[in-house]
Amino acid sequence: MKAALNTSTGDLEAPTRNNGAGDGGADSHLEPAPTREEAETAVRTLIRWAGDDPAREGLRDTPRRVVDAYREYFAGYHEDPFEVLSRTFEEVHGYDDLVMLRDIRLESHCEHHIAPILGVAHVAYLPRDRVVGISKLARVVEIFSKRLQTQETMTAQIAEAIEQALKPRGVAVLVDALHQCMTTRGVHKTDVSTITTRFTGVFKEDGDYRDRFLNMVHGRRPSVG
Ligand SMILES: Nc1nc2c(ncn2[C@@H]2O[C@H](COP(=O)(O)OP(=O)(O)OP(=O)(O)O)[C@@H](O)[C@H]2O)c(=O)[nH]1
Ligand SMILES: [Zn+2]
Repeated sequence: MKAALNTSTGDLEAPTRNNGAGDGGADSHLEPAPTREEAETAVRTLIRWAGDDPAREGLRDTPRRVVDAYREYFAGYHEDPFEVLSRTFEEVHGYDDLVMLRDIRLESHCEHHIAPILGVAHVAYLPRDRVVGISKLARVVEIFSKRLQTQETMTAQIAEAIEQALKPRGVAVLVDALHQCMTTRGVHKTDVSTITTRFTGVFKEDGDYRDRFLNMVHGRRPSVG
């Protein structure tokens, strides 16, 4: 769903329907969206919680910047993956093999600590008779990653959206990411990759397709740029 435009502030309102990770977008009972002023006040509270003075010069504009940054970090709540995947085309000269996007850079935030999750997604599908613009697959990754997430949910949502929208012969998604809630705090384990996968259709039923996907994930990169 698209965000509503607040005509008095020119600001995007948060969606009134939960488009979030937890329930895959089912209706829920979200409170009305806070105003920008309320959001900035919350940031001032967190600055005081950190032990600093939100009124000092260096921090005076920080609440505005943080609220703007949240718009970027969580832009995916205002985008609809099905709209993105709605434009497909047939004229690909009978091409009927895998289509794969490897190393789609992913920047998300974990729903437990609101700490960055940084990684890559590899997305493949086996078309039935129509294909989608390849950039749209990367946009779907973008939409689900720009929300409060767990890696498992995000992986499943990416695969399910492609599955439902394109009805292909199969979808494969592998996400490989670092969770800053595990590196900069808590257990402090650096360089730990978290890897999650979701396979549907032929990738789920046929080990050969799954192996081809995994071999392509680990295969050599092209030398052209
Ligand atoms: N399964 C899963 N867990 C995650 C993800 N992101 C963060 N977590 C974990 O969520 C858990 C939250 O655990 P809690 O014990 O409630 O929170 P905490 O006291 O901050 O935990 P620590 O991180 O161990 O300090 C932690 O184990 C995190 O590592 C994710 O994408 N998937
Ligand atoms: Zn976390």
